Parts: sequence; structure tokens; C-alpha cells
Amino acid sequence: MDASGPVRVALLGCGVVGTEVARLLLTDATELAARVGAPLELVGIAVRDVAAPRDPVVDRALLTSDAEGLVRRADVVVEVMGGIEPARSLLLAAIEGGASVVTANKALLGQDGPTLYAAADDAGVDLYFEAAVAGAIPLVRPVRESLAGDRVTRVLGIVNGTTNFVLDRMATDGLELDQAVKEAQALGYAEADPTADVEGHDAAAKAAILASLAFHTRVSVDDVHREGILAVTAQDVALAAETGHVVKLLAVAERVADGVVVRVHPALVPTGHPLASVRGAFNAVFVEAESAGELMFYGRGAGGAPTASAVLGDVVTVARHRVLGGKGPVESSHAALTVHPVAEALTRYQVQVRVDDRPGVLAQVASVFAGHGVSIETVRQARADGDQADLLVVTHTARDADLAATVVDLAELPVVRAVLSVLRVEGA
Ligand SMILES: NC(=O)C1=CN([C@@H]2O[C@H](COP(=O)(O)OP(=O)(O)OC[C@H]3O[C@@H](n4cnc5c(N)ncnc54)[C@H](OP(=O)(O)O)[C@@H]3O)[C@@H](O)[C@H]2O)C=CC1
Ligand SMILES: N[C@@H](CC=O)C(=O)O
Repeated sequence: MDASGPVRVALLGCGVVGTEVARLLLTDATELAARVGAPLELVGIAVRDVAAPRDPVVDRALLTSDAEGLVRRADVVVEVMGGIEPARSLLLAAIEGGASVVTANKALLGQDGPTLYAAADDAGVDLYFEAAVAGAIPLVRPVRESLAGDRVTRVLGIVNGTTNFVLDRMATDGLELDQAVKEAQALGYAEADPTADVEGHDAAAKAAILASLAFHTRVSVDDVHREGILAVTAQDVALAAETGHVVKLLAVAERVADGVVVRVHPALVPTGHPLASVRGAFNAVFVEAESAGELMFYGRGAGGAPTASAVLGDVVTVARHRVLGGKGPVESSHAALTVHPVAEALTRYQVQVRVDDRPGVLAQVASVFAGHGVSIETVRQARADGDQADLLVVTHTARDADLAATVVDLAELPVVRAVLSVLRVEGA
């Protein structure tokens, strides 16, 4: 780019998000140029199949299957192809060639963010990724930049729209999980293979990115405790409603004494909590910081146009830096805090056990909790079939490892017929 010339933008990917990025770059070119201080010139769009049908907004003359060659011709590289390779190598090549990069690729950043952060810092170029967590919601930048002078203590939120839609449908119409997933697929929320969403991989990658930024450390997706929603039944959701809760797939990243714990799992959220009212495919994230207190971010976490909005915000910022000078935050200098296993997490639990309904049983069950130092907050008993009863035990805050040991011992108690469900309770 010469001092007065356009900023050359390469687009890697022209799918759900890439098409909308191309649309905004072309249709809003004049406004974007005014905001950047120079025109943004889309110099090419890398795709797998140049012959495939495309939205008419896409100028077919810009399509290429030579992504490597395209990267060499750009000042700003926008990666919306997804996956680990070739996205990783292309971004590293762009950075080494002196281009600024913008990516929406949470899978890549969750797995190998530190390599990219270090490469960008060494090369003195920008690496921006607002769209990688919670789509359209401005969340990455507030956590990465606006809260850089504060101490974040906890991040708690719904970062996967597909699973929120599924759990919402189970709650509102009593659908079983597989019915709700089919509905999500029919509406285009869930992919044909919904594994990344329902098994929590997508949320875990986002949790790793958020935790790394919030705590100025390095958290990889492999450090994140992950449970998806596949074990959640319509009965769990109905029982939650009876006790004044909803079931949500939560990402939780929190400081513990000398480190952090990062986890993704279904949890009970009280109906009065703001996260409980996040419906459909929306996302919402709570951030707690020592001085700022509680902050909440809410909006669309996915979709072509919403995600493209976040991508374009980053493109404008990094392009401005190239035109006017300046650079975004440095990420590679952070200290590595210990990432503890979920066993060290502290939270409340709801445990449902089917027991023999006879004298002394409650005392035996309570003594198992007490034996592991887990304090019981409430117990509710409901009649089950025959001479059995279902106990619903809610604990005070306990260590995850102690609760897990309690559940193992409960299952071995002769008066316990089955441990029916164990769910964490968050946001109380
Ligand atoms: N969809 C969403 O709502 C959101 C997506 N994201 C992230 O944005 C990224 C893109 O997602 P999305 O638009 O949905 O993905 P799509 O699958 O719709 O599009 C991927 C695009 O990348 C191209 N592509 C894939 N592999 C290659 C390759 N090896 N070489 C060249 N081109 C390639 C495809 O080409 P072709 O068209 O020829 O197949 C396609 O145009 C992902 O990282 C995703 O996680 C983030 C937030 C929300
Ligand atoms: N699959 C994700 C969308 C992209 O981030 C979701 O359902 O939230």
C-alpha cells in the first residue's frame, strides 16, 4: 500500500460469513473509505470451488483457488474459511508478509491462538478476531481492551446459539433433544453434523479465547472442561422449570486462588437471572471485574450478516492503523497462569436420587454429602413408583471433586436405586 493508495483486502472464504463481508465491502465502499481514511479495495476472494454458484453480489472475476498467491497481494487478510488448515498456514504467511489479519475462526484461535498472537506481535501487525466469539456482539474488544486496566474475576455466558435454541425449544414445548436439534437444522441454526455445537466444542473454543483475554494468560481448548448437552433430557428441563430454573449450556471462566478454571457444561440458571431470559439462538455473556462490577453483553452470536458486522468492524480498525499509524494490543507477553482442572471449581449442585422410601434413608443420604464436606442447602422429596421416592438435593457451594466423590458413594449406597441427574447451579 502506498501512502495515498487504497488498502488492499484479501478475503479467504465466501460462504455464510464471507458472502456478507463481500457485500458490505462492495455496497458500503464509500462510507467505509471515509471511516478508514482510504478506500478498501477487495483484491480477491479465495474459495475451494471457483465454479460453484454464488450470491450475485460476488464479482466472479475476484474468485480464485490460489489463496497463497492472494495473501501475498494484500495489506489486510480476512479469514472466514474456518477449520485449522490451510487457515493457520495462510494467516501465518500473511503475518510474516506484513499484512494485518482479521479472523472469525474460533476453532483455530481456541487451539493455536498463542502461535498466531506471537507471530503477529513479532511482525508488528494487527490480529483482530471480534467475530470469533459471540458473532455480532462486541465482546472481544471490551474484554481485550476496555477492561485492560481492571481485574476480571469471572466470565459467564451463553456463547453457542444452536444449543441455546435447542434447550429453549425443549423448555417451551417439551421437545426431546433430538427433535429440537432437527428443528434447529431445519431452520439453519445447526449444521447437518451438529457435533461441534451439541458436544460443546464450539463453546469450549470460545471459552478458551475469552479466558485467555480476560485473564491475560494462555488457555487452550484442551484446558477447558467440556460437557455438551447430549445427556440433557426433556425430564431434566421440566424438573428445572418446576424448581424455578432453566437449563442453559454455559461457558464459565473464573479465577481461583492461584490460577483459573474454564468449563463448559449444561447448568441450572434461576429464572430471575438475566441469562435465563436469553431465548432462541441469541448469546449473552456476563463479565465480572473488580472495579467495573458486573457487565452484560447480549445479541446475535451467529449468522452471516451479524458476524460480518463484527468482521468489518475489525477490518476498519486494522485498515485505519495502516493508514494513520497505530497498532492493536500485544498478546504474546502475558504470563501463564495455572489452568486448574474442573475438580477445583466451586459451585452449587442439584442432585436427583431415587431411593427406598423408608425411615432413615434421608439420614443415610445426608451423611454421604457430609462425609465429603458438601453442605446441603435444600432437600425436596417427591413420591416415585411403588415404595420409592425421588430426592432433589441442592447443595451450598462445594468443590467439584468433593461433589463427584459424593455422587460415586451415593450410587453405592444400598438404599439408593439410581442417581438420576447431577447438574451444576450457576448464577444464583
Ligand atoms: N456462520 C456463522 O454464523 C459464524 C461463523 N463463524 C466462523 O466464520 C468462519 C466461516 O464460517 P462460515 O462462513 O459459516 O463457513 P462456510 O462453510 O459457509 O464457508 C467457508 C468458505 O471458505 C471456503 N473454503 C473452505 N476451505 C477452503 C480452502 N481450503 N481453500 C479455499 N477456500 C476454502 C469455502 O469455499 P467454497 O465456497 O468453494 O466451498 C467457503 O466459501 C468459521 O471459522 C466459523 O467458525 C463465526 C461466527 C458465526
Ligand atoms: N455454531 C455457532 C455459530 C458460530 O459461532 C453457534 O451456534 O453459536
